[in-house]
Amino acid sequence: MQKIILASASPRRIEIMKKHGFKPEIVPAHIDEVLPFSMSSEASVMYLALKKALNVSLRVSYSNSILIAADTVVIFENKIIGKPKTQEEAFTILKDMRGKRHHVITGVCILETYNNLFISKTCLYEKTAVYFKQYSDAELISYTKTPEPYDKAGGYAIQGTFGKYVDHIEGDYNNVVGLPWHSIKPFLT
Ligand SMILES: Cc1cn([C@H]2C[C@H](O)[C@@H](COP(=O)(O)OP(=O)(O)OP(=O)(O)O)O2)c(=O)[nH]c1=O
Repeated sequence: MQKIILASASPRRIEIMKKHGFKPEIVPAHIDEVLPFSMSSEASVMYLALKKALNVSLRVSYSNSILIAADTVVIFENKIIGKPKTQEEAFTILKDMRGKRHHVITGVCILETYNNLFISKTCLYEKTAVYFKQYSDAELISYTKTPEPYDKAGGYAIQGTFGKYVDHIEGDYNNVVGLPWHSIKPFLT
């Protein structure tokens, strides 16, 4: 059985792997999430996932292993929405997205060892449409006072208390949480 290495500090990605019966070794990547030039959102999440994967591949040495890295962004009205840094920023993002559709795109890169070297197995992305309900400014003020929005792309967690404001989604739920399980599962054996 191949060893699985998850190049991530995201508790959500770790949880998704565990709930599907995998016990990965966790080795967080240390990269700056800066793009070298302007590129599409789909290319940017795969680029950053590859950057995370390569960063970790230089720090682990195993034969017979698979290394997974991912990057998630929210796209709203053709703009990339990152992680909010302030309460004001989180409030503005979620107020703008109220009652509307946005997309969550997660890029994944999977490397595997060949003669003790990591080579690329696949890079892919998955896109999920998320439709928000209406919610009041007062509800947003109280939500943005909690820690939940601040380490999440788009400033919310579908799996957290903000889940009640999600009307419906089109696509893979786990993709929104940070790992498109249906797409990556075939590459893990
Ligand atoms: C939209 C959304 C995002 N997120 C999270 C998934 C990702 O962890 C995070 C996006 O940030 P990322 O930069 O993709 O990942 P990360 O910094 O958390 O972890 P690492 O780089 O070490 O793998 O937002 C949710 O948990 N729920 C949601 O509903």
